[in-house]
Amino acid sequence: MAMQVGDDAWCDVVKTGAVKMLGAALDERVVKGLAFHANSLMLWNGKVNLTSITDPLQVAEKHVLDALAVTPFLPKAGRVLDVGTGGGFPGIAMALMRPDLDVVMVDSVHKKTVFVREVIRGLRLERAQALHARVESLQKNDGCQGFSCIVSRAFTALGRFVEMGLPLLHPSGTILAMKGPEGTTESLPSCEGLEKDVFCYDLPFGGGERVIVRLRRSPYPV
Ligand SMILES: C[S@@+](CC[C@H](N)C(=O)[O-])C[C@H]1O[C@@H](n2cnc3c(N)ncnc32)[C@H](O)[C@@H]1O
Repeated sequence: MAMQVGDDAWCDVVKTGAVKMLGAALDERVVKGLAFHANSLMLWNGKVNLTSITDPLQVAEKHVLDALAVTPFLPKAGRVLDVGTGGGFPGIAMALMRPDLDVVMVDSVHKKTVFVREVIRGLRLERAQALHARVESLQKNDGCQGFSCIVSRAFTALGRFVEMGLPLLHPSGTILAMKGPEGTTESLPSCEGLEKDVFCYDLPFGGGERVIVRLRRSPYPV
C-alpha cells in the first residue's frame, strides 16, 4: 500500500530526513506531533485551502522537514513569533521541538488560524497560540512586543518583513526569514545597522535548496 501522510512509513521518512538535516534523531513525541499536524493538514485541506502540496513525500520534505530546519536557530529562551504561519509552518514544528518557548503564530486569514488552533489544542501545546491578525496591527497590541525571535517562511520580501518585524522585536532579538534560493541575493534597502548572515541548506530528498536569512542588530548585544 502506498505511503499515507502520518502513517508509520511516513514517520520513518521524517525521522530519516531529520537526521540528515539536523544531524540528530527526533524524539518519538515530536515525530507523533509532526504526524498529527500533517495528517490534520490533509484532512482540513479538503474544506479549507491550506496547501497545494499533498503528495506524502513532499508534505514530509517541503513542509515538515523544512519547518524543522529553523529550529537550531531559535533562542535559548523567550517568545517567538511566526509571521504568516498559514497551516502552521514553521510554528507547530518550533513549538513541538521547543516546548520551553512561547510560540505565537499569526495569520491574517481566519480559517488558517482556526486550523492552527485545532492543532495546538490536539497536541496540547500549552505555550503556543494562534492569533488572527495582520502582523502590522500587532504593534498596537499590548503584549505583542519584545519578541526574542521573529520567524517567517515564504512570507514576503525581506525588506518588508524586516519593516514589519522590527517594531515587535526585542533589542537583542533575532529575525529569521526562511526563503527559497532567492534569499541569498535579496537586499535590505532601508535596514542599516542589522548584521546579516545567510545559511543555505538542501532539503534531504532532493527537493531543492533553501535559505535562512538571520538578522540581528549590530553590534549584536551579548
Ligand atoms: C505563502 S503563505 C506561507 C504560509 C506558511 N508560512 C508556510 O510556509 O507554509 C503566506 C501567509 O502569510 C499570510 N499573510 C499575508 N499577509 C499577512 C499579514 N500582513 N499579516 C499576517 N499574515 C499575513 C497569508 O494569509 C498566508 O497564510
